[in-house]
Amino acid sequence: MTGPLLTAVDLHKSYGPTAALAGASFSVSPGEVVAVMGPSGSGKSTLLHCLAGIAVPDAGSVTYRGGELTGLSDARRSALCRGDFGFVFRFGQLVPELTCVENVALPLRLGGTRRRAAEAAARAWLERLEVADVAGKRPGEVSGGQGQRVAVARALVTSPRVLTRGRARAWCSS
Ligand SMILES: Nc1ncnc2c1ncn2[C@@H]1O[C@H](COP(=O)(O)OP(=O)(O)OP(=O)(O)O)[C@@H](O)[C@H]1O
Repeated sequence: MTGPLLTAVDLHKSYGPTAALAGASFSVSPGEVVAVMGPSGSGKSTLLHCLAGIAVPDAGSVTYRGGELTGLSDARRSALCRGDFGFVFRFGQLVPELTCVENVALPLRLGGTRRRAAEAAARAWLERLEVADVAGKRPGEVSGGQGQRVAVARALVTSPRVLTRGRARAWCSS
């Protein structure tokens, strides 16, 4: 694909009286790695949430692969977010009741993949990230760093086209 993969134009988003985004624009092309930097509270997470369809901006547009993201239904936007975007949150991202392998398999299971295939893919990612030994443990039983690796595995298991990470980095595969 030529040209930008993901583009945002003039985004506005407020939480009550707090303006988190006031005219933010962004663009990332296939293969490009982008770091969004700024002081604490300047709107980086809000921007990434709007780009990945997790939040809807009050105004402005987000275009992904030539299609307008902001006009999609909630269901369509979440399916796209689950399949095409990998998101590693900073806190509380793993489901505490599920084992690590079940957590990593979850996006595939939600997309309709059968348990055996989903868990095989999840185990392969846990191995690649060198945390295969925690596969059967629950998030409360692993270290902070192991939990982050499990979260990265979960963000990658669907082979997303866009990967974003807390503290705001975006990466696009070609
Ligand atoms: N759910 C919320 N309710 C109310 N205000 C919020 C909410 N989320 C964010 N804000 C406010 O919106 C502004 C932008 O927040 P955001 O989390 O996007 O910033 P950030 O740049 O990612 O911050 P940090 O680097 O500290 O994580 C801040 O003033 C924050 O207090």
